[in-house]
This record gives sequence, C-alpha cells and structure tokens, in this order.
Amino acid sequence: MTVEPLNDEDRAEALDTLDEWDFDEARDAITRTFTFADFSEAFGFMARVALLAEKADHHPEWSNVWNRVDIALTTHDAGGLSHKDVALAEAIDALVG
Ligand SMILES: C[C@H](O)[C@H](O)[C@H]1CNC2=NC(N)=NC(=O)C2=N1
Repeated sequence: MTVEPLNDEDRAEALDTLDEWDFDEARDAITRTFTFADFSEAFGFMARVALLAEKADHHPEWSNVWNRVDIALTTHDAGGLSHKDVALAEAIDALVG
C-alpha cells in the first residue's frame, strides 16, 4: 500500500509535538530510548508495542538490551517519515504515560 511521506509542514509539526523523540536524519526516522526496571518490564512493553504495531500494520525497527528498548520509526513504503510513524509514536507514548 502506498503511503505518502510527510511534507515539510507536517514534518515540522510532528517533530515539534513529539518532544520525547529525536530525529535521525540519516534514516529519516524518529527515535526514542525507553528504560525500564528490568528485562521483564522491557519485554512486557515490547509485547504491548507489538500488538499496537500489528493492529496498525506498521512495525518498529528496534533493539533490546536487558532493560533498554531502542525504537526507530520510519515508513519503508514511503521511503521516510509518514503519518503512520507519528500515530505509532503517539500510541507508544500513551502506553508509558
Ligand atoms: C505489506 C505490509 O502492509 C507492509 O509491508 C507494511 C508492514 N509494516 C510496515 N512497517 C513500517 N515501519 N513501514 C512499512 O512500510 C510497513 N509496511
């Protein structure tokens, strides 16, 4: 399915709104690191994100080391950031409160 990349205006607004996220220019992705008490908490979080990702048919690039989860969101079908990344980032933020 074709997804359009964000235009400059929407991109600026998204980066302004998502203040916990950083912009990775090289990957045209937004990134955020989450740290938890231990592996169990981190993996529980990943399970919740996985359910969100499946529901949205939009999947993070991520890695986990014990209590840390690094997430990058970009849209492969769009060749860069799209509204789907913003929506998933907001849904992930809502999980952690
Ligand atoms: C066929 C399926 O809809 C696509 O491959 C979806 C799956 N998950 C995806 N996730 C991400 N991050 N980008 C995509 O372009 C994407 N495309």
